[in-house]
Amino acid sequence: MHLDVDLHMRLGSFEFAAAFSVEGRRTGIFGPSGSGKSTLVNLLAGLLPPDEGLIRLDGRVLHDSRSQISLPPEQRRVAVVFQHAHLFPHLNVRRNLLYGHRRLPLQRRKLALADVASALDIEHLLSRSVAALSGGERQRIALGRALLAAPDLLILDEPLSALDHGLKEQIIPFLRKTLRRFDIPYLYISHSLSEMRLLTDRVLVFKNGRLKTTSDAESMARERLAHCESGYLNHLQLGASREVGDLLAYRWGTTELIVSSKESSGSGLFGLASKDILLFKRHPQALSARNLLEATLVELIPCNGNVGVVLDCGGQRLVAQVVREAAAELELKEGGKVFAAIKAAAFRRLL
Ligand SMILES: Nc1ncnc2c1ncn2[C@@H]1O[C@H](COP(=O)(O)OP(=O)(O)OP(=O)(O)O)[C@@H](O)[C@H]1O
Repeated sequence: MHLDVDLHMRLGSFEFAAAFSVEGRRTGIFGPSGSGKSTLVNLLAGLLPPDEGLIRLDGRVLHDSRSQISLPPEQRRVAVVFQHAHLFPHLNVRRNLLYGHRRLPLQRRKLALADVASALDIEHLLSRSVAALSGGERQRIALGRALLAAPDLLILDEPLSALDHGLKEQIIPFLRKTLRRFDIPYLYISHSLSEMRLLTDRVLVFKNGRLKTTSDAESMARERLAHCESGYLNHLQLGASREVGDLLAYRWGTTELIVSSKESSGSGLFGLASKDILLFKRHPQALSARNLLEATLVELIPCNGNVGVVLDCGGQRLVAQVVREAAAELELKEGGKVFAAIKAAAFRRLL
């Protein structure tokens, strides 16, 4: 996907002005409330006419003020999933899903209803009325409807922000799996850094209606170490597990990690907070933590009163965090060796 944008729009006292080009299939649009994220979505989808500007998607002009071209939303091949599902109340689930699909010329009907319904686990809902659905089900149907419309660009505008925390955790795996499987390029709009890390590669950061910077969610999470109480959440993709007494052992690079069996067995993405990693200068002789890793210190990230410590553990990266005084006592320096201790209970399954 290649998107060129050069837009100017005034809404009351708010001014949106951004010029950028993005390439790639998983792009995040990040920014605080009021930074202009939804304004950008509405401009791209053709729901709001800019005062002036250009939008080009894969070389196709969607809007060009100079040539007075402005394609209506239904001709843009841009589908949006909003925070609230906006399903058609008079149509059942199946007809909602097929709404855009049925309006496509035959050669553009790339996906089949059965495949999308199966990927989103909504097959059992097809003949239901949309009035009788939960919030998570409604969002999955909105996503299915957008995918079946076979857009050149899918925009996900804070699709999870109306859901409670438990539901978010359930729906993120669906989103990841489905977006990967159907491989439609997307813009993911959110002010959740954790969603950005799970769902995007590049991130455009907006502030006050302007593009402030382009980054990636991983770097942004590390930069947050300085400001965020909870520090940095390491993401560890772990493969098959085996039982070791009451615990689970996972292969991780050249080493093995012992994880509490409270977490279900099998492969998955696990979170490990930087502050849950204890560092030692020398091998501790007796230790209650189930994991002791020998690591090389790769980078020190100074933060407010703390130091972020990037470790290489047999080719795998981990970010730990210690207070500044401890960093001095441990004589931490780049290239040095340290031991990292982690309790089995510190790992939390994310996906
Ligand atoms: N029709 C309008 N008239 C006047 N001001 C508007 C209008 N629409 C949006 N705004 C203002 O434009 C600014 C950007 O709004 P926008 O909805 O794009 O922000 P956002 O980044 O999506 O925020 P959030 O994360 O809260 O959804 C806000 O200050 C908003 O109040």
